[in-house]
Amino acid sequence: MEKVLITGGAGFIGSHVARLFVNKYPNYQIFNLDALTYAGNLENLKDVENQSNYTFLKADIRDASEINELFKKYQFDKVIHLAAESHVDRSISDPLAFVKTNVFGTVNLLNAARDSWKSDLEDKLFYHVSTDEVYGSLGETGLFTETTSYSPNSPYSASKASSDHFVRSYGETFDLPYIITNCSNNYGPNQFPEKLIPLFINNIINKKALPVYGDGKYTRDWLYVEDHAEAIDLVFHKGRNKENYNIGGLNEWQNIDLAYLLCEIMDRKLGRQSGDSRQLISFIKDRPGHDKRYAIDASKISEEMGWKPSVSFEKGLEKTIDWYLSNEVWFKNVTSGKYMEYYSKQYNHK
Ligand SMILES: Cc1cn([C@H]2C[C@H](O)[C@@H](COP(=O)(O)OP(=O)(O)O[C@H]3O[C@H](C)C(=O)[C@H](O)[C@H]3O)O2)c(=O)[nH]c1=O
Repeated sequence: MEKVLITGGAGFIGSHVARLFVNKYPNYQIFNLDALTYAGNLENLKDVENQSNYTFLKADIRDASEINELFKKYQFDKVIHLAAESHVDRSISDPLAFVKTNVFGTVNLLNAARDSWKSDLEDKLFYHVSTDEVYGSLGETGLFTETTSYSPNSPYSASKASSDHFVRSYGETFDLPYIITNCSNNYGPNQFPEKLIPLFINNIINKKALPVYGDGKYTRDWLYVEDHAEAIDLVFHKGRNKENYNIGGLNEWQNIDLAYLLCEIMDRKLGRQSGDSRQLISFIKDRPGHDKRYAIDASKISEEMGWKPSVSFEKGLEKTIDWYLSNEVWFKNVTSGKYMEYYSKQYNHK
């Protein structure tokens, strides 16, 4: 039975990947390794927690000896590495936290994989899930391709760029089999309400201000999280060793237009007057080093593996908003830290 380690499986993207793999591959043993920080919570995986091919390991990738022990104990064959600090604003106020998790943590995993696999690299894989932010910022036109040079602007993207470089360097230096994917902005159920879409949904529900940074004319390419999980599944099985693939939604929106759209849908869903929620929009001081535009050329993954997004933005937003509206308890418990406290006490692999 192939043993697949998913790091960060209790987080937003990680939980969608873990669920997909547990349900789709009963012949794999899926290990979800997560530190259960503020952004990761096991409520996200309630529906698969009792499946026989699923094991949860509470552990922190910053702790090298803990990670080495787990590799020795379980002899993982493949790794899908998603554990990361991911919020740009937090990286501005605490850059070191991002170095510790995203850089040190990734190197700890790489060392453990290299040592564990050194006698036989056959059928091994270190799959690193990364971001399009490593490429920096685009002007009005153009797309990021797999050969765009790295030019990160935030401490977050610098830490992810560094972790990508470390993964590549282990491929070159130790012949560690690896693949990297760089994805655009994700949205969907279970995203912590600090990111734009869930924050605005939460604030609209509670009639709180919607803070739009700067003039709101910054552009992001949005992808429904389950489309991302499916892309990861494809790349994991069909991607070529030592390659990187870009994943994106071909779905560019300026933040202010997205804010208007969210207000319109939410007014309808909440039975409010059209235009009510728009009044909550408040233009505030810009994010320092704010990247103007991200947009992805996903032709490599599309041509090699036939992947393309399957969920339209309209449908994805409807599904996302409906999920948040029927999971207000989840919202409350993640923002208050209640789940974090509860699950941290519950789980211990030792
Ligand atoms: C939270 C917030 C954001 N914004 C703006 C800032 C951005 O232009 C856009 C999206 O911001 P958000 O923080 O949701 O996401 P990005 O900074 O684009 O980064 C995200 O997408 C990439 C791919 C990752 O890799 C990151 O992990 C992920 O956080 O809305 C506002 O105007 N107001 C707000 O309150």
